[in-house]
Amino acid sequence: MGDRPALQVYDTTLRDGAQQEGLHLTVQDKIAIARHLDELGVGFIEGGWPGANPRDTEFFAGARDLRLSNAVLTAFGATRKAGGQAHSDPQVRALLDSGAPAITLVAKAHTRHVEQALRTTLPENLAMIRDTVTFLVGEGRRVFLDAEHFFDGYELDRDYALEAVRAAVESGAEVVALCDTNGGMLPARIADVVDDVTRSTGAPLGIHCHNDTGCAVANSLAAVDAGVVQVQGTVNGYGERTGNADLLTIISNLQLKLDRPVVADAQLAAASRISHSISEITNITPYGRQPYVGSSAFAHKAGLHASALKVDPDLYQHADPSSVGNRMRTLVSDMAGRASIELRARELGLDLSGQGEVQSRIVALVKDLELRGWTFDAADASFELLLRREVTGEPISYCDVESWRVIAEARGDGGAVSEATVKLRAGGRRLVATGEGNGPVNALDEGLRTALAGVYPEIDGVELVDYKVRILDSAHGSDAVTRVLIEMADDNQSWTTVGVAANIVEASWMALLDGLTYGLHSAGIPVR
Ligand SMILES: CC(=O)SCCNC(=O)CCNC(=O)[C@H](O)C(C)(C)COP(=O)(O)OP(=O)(O)OC[C@H]1O[C@@H](n2cnc3c(N)ncnc32)[C@H](O)[C@@H]1OP(=O)(O)O
Ligand SMILES: CC(=O)C(=O)O
Repeated sequence: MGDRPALQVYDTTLRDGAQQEGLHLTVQDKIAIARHLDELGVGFIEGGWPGANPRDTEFFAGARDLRLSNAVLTAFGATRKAGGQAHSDPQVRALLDSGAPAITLVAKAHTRHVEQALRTTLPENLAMIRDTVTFLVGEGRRVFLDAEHFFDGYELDRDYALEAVRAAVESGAEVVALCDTNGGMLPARIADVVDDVTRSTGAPLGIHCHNDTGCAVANSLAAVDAGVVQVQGTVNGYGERTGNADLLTIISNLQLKLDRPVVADAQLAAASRISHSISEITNITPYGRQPYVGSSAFAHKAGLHASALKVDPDLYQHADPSSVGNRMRTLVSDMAGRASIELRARELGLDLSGQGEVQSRIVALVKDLELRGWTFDAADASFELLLRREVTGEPISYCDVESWRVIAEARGDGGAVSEATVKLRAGGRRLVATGEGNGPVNALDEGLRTALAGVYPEIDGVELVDYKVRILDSAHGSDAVTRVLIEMADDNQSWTTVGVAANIVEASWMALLDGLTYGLHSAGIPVR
């Protein structure tokens, strides 16, 4: 570690992350995300571009009341216009008026961009950098410079790219972040260029990478290795096109692999929760295979893996999941062995150690059912019901089903509705209920709930969240079958169940019944 400079972590989720297709943040969303980022312990939060749109201007006004514990709020904007003056440039004034203590200016370091996009001369672009940095520093702000298209510009005209860096630093910029704006770089070249720029200019450098080659995190780490003092990125890798470097992966790698701690251990342990909380705000489904914090990041499906994990989790895991607030999960499928069953059972609070016969029976049952279309790694709740039934010899059952029936009716107005009748016994009573819905599954769900609610009113707290159908090819000469996966949720959790049958409605019924059964069981409702 020696005399290495401290590494600044700079988050641009609220600015570059918000440039992602389909991502839209309100002012309140941005405030909520800023709080999460501060909790994560990043050094800088780039809040947006004040003056570019009313929302970002409003964000900075609202952010004055944000009591950040760790981070410095940063406003993003461009250098003054060509031919103008920094102090009278409305865009530069908006940066000052934002009240942000730090300002990041985007500037051109690429000759073609200067001449064709800015439509100005190479010396004027350098003057735009100098004037704007000098003015903002004179106004008491910390200034960073994002050198846009730096790496492409360096390949085209190295001397000019270096001049742009020098212009910024000599005028008082604290850090010049080299941007791989088009995201086309690979790690080895990033390292060479960072090394050359450092030696040639002596400037404190940062790195800002996009993921168009799938190398944004690797490129960022290569730059850190080559000596940058600031690393930029976004939570969950949000950003323009294929996204920015995922800051959560970068922080985890720095901390756990490279002995460069940049946040406190407790802050890193909040990473998974913060990633998911921010996904809730952005309304973008979390990416299960996201390194470190994804739900699959420490999920193990292969039986051989489970047999080693049972002895020591380190044998098949590169890091301790708890260090990033994640957890190990054992998946059960036709790739499972006895160890997988034992581990999954342990996760569910059942001790099957030393019960090889029970484990083998469950393995055989799972493999047989999966051959016939079931898929238990996608249907955690159906597996748990099967496991408990096999271990105790008794199924978990809240009712005895007498019969169910569904009819579909086309109406004169062109619409179609379904009606279901469900008959069952529960709590010593015979319950008969009907349900109406816009389709047979919806109607069955209504009928089953209404009937069960007569004895288990708690069922109202369980809702059907998602329904997926897949027609499976015929296997082993049998007819094609339908697999239905149903996701349900209550206030505390969500779970998935599976049903498989030749008839789509029957498959749906199986998954529905399992889903409601699991909901009651996991809420601790006793059989009445
Ligand atoms: C690489 C990046 O991601 S940088 C961040 C990019 N983010 C965004 O663009 C989102 C916010 N942007 C906006 O809301 C708008 O583009 C605004 C408000 C900034 C500007 O809007 P407009 O005034 O309508 O200009 P327009 O978007 O068409 O073009 C950008 C202008 O900035 C100029 N410009 C581009 N980069 C710079 C720079 N580094 N310094 C000074 N001016 C610049 C362009 O030459 C162009 O000037 P012109 O108006 O004289 O043609
Ligand atoms: C500044 C910036 O976002 C980029 O060059 O990618």
